[in-house]
Amino acid sequence: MATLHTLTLTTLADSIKESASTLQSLLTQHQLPQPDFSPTGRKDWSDAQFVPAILTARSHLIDNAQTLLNLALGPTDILAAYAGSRMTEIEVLRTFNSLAVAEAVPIYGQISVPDLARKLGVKQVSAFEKQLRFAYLMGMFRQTDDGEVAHTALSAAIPESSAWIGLRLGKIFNQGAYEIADALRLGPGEGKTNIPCAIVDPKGLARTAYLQLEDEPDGKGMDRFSTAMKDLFNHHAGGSLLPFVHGFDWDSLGREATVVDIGGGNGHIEAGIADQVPGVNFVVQDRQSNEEPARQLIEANGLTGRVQFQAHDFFHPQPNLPDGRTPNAYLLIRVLQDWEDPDGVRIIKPLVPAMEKFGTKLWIMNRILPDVGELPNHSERLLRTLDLLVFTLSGGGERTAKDLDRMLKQADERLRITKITRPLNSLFSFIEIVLQ
Ligand SMILES: C[S@@+](CC[C@H](N)C(=O)[O-])C[C@H]1O[C@@H](n2cnc3c(N)ncnc32)[C@H](O)[C@@H]1O
Repeated sequence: MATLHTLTLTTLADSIKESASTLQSLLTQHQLPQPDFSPTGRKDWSDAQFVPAILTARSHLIDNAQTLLNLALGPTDILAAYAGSRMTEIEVLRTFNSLAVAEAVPIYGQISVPDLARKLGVKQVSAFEKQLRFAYLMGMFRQTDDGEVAHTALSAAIPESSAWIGLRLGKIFNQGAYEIADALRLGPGEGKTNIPCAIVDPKGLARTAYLQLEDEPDGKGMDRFSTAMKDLFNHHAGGSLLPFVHGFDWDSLGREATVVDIGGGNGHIEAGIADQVPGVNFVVQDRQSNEEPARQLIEANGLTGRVQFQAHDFFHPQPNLPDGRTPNAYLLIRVLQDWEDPDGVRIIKPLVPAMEKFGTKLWIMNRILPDVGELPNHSERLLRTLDLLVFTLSGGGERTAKDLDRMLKQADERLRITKITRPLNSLFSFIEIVLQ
């Protein structure tokens, strides 16, 4: 029988000490701030994205610290946390995000609990205070010496992730979770009704979570979704859009190039990178429900001359682009994971005519499932979290590079992946495809 090798507590502690020392001295050497819990402390590691040694030491530190923690806790306490305190942590975060507590606490000062409750319109003050006490235990907000509420690094970071927290912890994204076991038992091949979220579609129409979002009573479900996609991008790209700018060879497109972002949502990526890729114009294509949010975002960023929205269903042939432009590159950013292969093929096929006629490039940005041991445990967990979530929401899932290649070939035998890169602190891979 194969034995399971467990490192001793002190071996793990020694590794942790070693990675922590390396990390600390590398940060000093590169004149980067040390991590700390103050509200204005480091939020992410985007400032270290071009120093691989820092990111590697940090990964070792996280994975070994987690292993040590698991040993110290033991299975009973770990399970007690999954079915106990961790659920409460999620509930407190969801509640505080809905109440916008982080926005109401001054970043440099403090506020009394009754004043905070008043500001938030909270009438059950003692119940609210109990939630706060739990949040303090999470390192989210802190109680000052005189009993008031102040920010920590964790609570101060909430507003920048608020849209994603709201969506991910909200009803539409969670109701399917109760149906995963049934969906797995049902198996594939029984239509869309075997998708966890579709099983519980309140209208009984077996729609994916994305389509259910369009039903939100205030009509802003898709807008919230696109804003949440921006937060999620930051989570998975190490805190900035830089990996995206460096991920593709924008210069190769030439001057005044036109890039068509298919399924581009409200154009938040263009709003974030337009300054860094001068000379590139964008057409953002997505469902009609994204038109108004996109218009507002493009205008607010002063990009009306460079970014245009075009309502388009990506299962249909590509329409003529505005102003008779020809596409230099098609982008598919976080789109294909939502669809099973036959649908993915239907998305890619309409791109082939322009690739044939104009030499249009196809650039895909997606999470790619790694081989065993390719990523640190904590990164692979984050990546596979999305893989499983996508199955619950739409029946899709992430692919390995091989899976993607196979699907591309199903769309057209001549499609060939020429390059796949993944920046060190990014969960996204950047994939360039040509038609041979
Ligand atoms: C996971 S989101 C990714 C959005 C954006 N590319 C990003 O990375 O933030 C998938 C996008 O596909 C769009 N979409 C879904 N079905 C579509 C369809 N039939 N035609 C066009 N866009 C569609 C959704 O509206 C959504 O904006």
